[in-house]
Amino acid sequence: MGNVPSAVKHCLSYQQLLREHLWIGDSVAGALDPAQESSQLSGLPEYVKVVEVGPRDGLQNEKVIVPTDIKIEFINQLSQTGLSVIEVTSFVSSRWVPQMADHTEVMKGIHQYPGIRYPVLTPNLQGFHRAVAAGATEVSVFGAASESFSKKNINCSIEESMGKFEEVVKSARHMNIPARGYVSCVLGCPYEGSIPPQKVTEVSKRLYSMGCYEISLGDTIGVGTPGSMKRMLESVMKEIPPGALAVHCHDTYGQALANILTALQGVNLYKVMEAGDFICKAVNKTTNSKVAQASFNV
Ligand SMILES: CC(C)(COP(=O)([O-])OP(=O)([O-])OC[C@H]1O[C@@H](n2cnc3c(N)ncnc32)[C@H](O)[C@@H]1OP(=O)([O-])[O-])[C@@H](O)C(=O)NCCC(=O)NCCSC(=O)C[C@@](C)(O)CC(=O)[O-]
Repeated sequence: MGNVPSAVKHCLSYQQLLREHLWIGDSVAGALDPAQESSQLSGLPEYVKVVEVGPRDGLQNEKVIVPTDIKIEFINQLSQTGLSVIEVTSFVSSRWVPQMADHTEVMKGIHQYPGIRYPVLTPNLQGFHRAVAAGATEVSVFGAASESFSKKNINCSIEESMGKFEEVVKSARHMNIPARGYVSCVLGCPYEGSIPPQKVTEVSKRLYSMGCYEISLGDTIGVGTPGSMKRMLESVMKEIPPGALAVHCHDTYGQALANILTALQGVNLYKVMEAGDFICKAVNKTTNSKVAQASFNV
């Protein structure tokens, strides 16, 4: 599985991934004939939406701040790859995340192609209003299933964050702006360790109930396994329809693809997967900056 990340660069089609990496299916050798292929694919969704998060989640972690014009060119090039959703930037505090300080310039500078959505992160009303003023037409709030992570990431408790998100989602609804909800640490937290699936379900349900059309479940530090992904999804799917769920898997320990496969098989209807850092690496080459991240989001 060691070369999977580079393989993924060329494989945004799940069928192609299965053909080229037989270990994903049951076969261990030889090409798949059509009958075998159809049985390999049974139980998997026919359609997978990729939410590209490289310009935001990838670049927010870069030690060297990528120049605004390169970000804009990166996003414009991503727009020509067939992606339908590209997360562009975050309207957060530049003191907390200096890499996203040029959010307004990036949002205003990109070419918004018809048929492609360009969501941005908005943690509170201040971020939301700035995002809308810059031309954003879709936003995401981002909470956590871990109390400690919530405090470290957005400087408030889970309960306090829900109040801020309610305000954002309510304002978004009045303006016909779709809002998406992230939940971080669904398979583990850097401060608290394991997180009970019930807590993930509780936070996800609150975001869904307040009007987020889709809940993205984030394995923020990549500690998930197919087993923990399955347990967590079983719990969340009792409260939220599978079609409203996404997974966001960091590949810190090489488990992202296996975890995504588990999610795809478990949901077996309609899934979303998120892609990021492997495309972000293409930008690093153009700026000659060092690739600092060991993980990537698929
Ligand atoms: C959430 C805040 C803003 C709260 O920040 P705070 O300091 O608690 O905010 P505050 O309300 O106390 O205000 C303090 C100052 O911040 C300003 N402020 C207040 N709000 C904003 C705003 N929206 N944009 C710009 N400035 C803002 C505000 O105007 C004020 O400025 P001052 O008067 O001192 O000059 C801060 O904690 C923050 O920016 N955190 C960064 C969070 C972040 O971007 N994290 C990374 C993304 S999450 C993620 O990566 C996980 C995900 C989504 O990928 C999924 C996964 O992998 O799990």
